[in-house]
Amino acid sequence: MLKTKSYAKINLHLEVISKRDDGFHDIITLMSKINLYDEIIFAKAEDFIINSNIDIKDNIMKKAYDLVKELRDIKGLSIELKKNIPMGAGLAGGSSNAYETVRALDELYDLSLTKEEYFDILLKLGSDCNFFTAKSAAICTGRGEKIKEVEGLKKYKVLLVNPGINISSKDVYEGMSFGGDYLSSEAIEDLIKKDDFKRFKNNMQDFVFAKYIAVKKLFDEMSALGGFKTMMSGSGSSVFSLFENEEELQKAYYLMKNRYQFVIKTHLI
Ligand SMILES: C[C@@](CO)(OP(=O)(O)O)[C@H](O)COP(=O)(O)OP(=O)(O)OC[C@H]1O[C@@H](n2ccc(N)nc2=O)[C@H](O)[C@@H]1O
Ligand SMILES: Nc1ncnc2c1ncn2[C@@H]1O[C@H](COP(=O)(O)OP(=O)(O)O)[C@@H](O)[C@H]1O
Repeated sequence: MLKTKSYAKINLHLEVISKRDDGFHDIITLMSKINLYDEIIFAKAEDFIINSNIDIKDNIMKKAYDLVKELRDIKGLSIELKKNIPMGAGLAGGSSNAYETVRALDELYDLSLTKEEYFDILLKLGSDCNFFTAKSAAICTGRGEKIKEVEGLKKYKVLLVNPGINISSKDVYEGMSFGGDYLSSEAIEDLIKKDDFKRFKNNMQDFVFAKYIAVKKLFDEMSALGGFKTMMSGSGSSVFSLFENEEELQKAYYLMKNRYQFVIKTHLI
């Protein structure tokens, strides 16, 4: 049996650069895990069985299991999943669950999957999945699968709010505009060293704010709460603010708690 925490991520910076021939987009993003996680218990079993506190159609964990089974001779897997991460929320809960499934199978069945095998399986599962092999934060390029771990990012406090809107990443990639200058990986590393978040941005925001007024409203409300940086995570719909001061975070938390259902105080990992 294996009990794991499947962490969520937020994008502290995200720029879509260009559309590729394979239909995906080249991006550059700085992602960090946050202390919000789904709780999962994995165990070897005769068949594949999944019990979840929320009904999930086409659970990506089954796809992860199938991909490992194509590679190695394994029996079944039982999964008890307690979802705490909102879905379609820009927090990559699905990608994180998929990574944990591959890791659990590797451990439970003693598969000794190579780095390359992990990479290939995770890329088939989604562009964001390989990020979860990182300890805490990474600059991700390509489709998002090429990761460079970064250190020295302060473990800021985070106020995270989800307005309960499920946004498809595909729709955002397809509808948004992009092009022009973007921060290089070196520039991002330099800004992290200087602890300077001013130039970090998410260029998906304009499109999402125009299409989902409720997300724009949430962003405006959060921007007025005293955090030193407010951004939408990924393709939305979650919005977060970063804080240094516990009292200010607490005040902001109570204000938002009265207005939205999913409001949490957390921190960067
Ligand atoms: C936008 C981001 C930013 O971190 O996060 P979320 O908002 O989903 O959390 C990610 O790029 C989401 O990555 P992920 O959710 O793994 O995407 P995938 O499953 O690989 O792809 C879903 C769809 O998004 C589009 N897509 C995704 C990644 C990418 N670099 N270019 C794309 O064009 C494609 O249309 C693809 O069919
Ligand atoms: N285990 C899972 N957890 C979350 N979502 C899942 C899972 N399996 C399949 N999905 C599907 O993937 C979609 C995107 O998932 P998620 O990673 O939570 O969002 P996002 O890509 O916005 O970060 C969900 O809307 C859901 O339909």
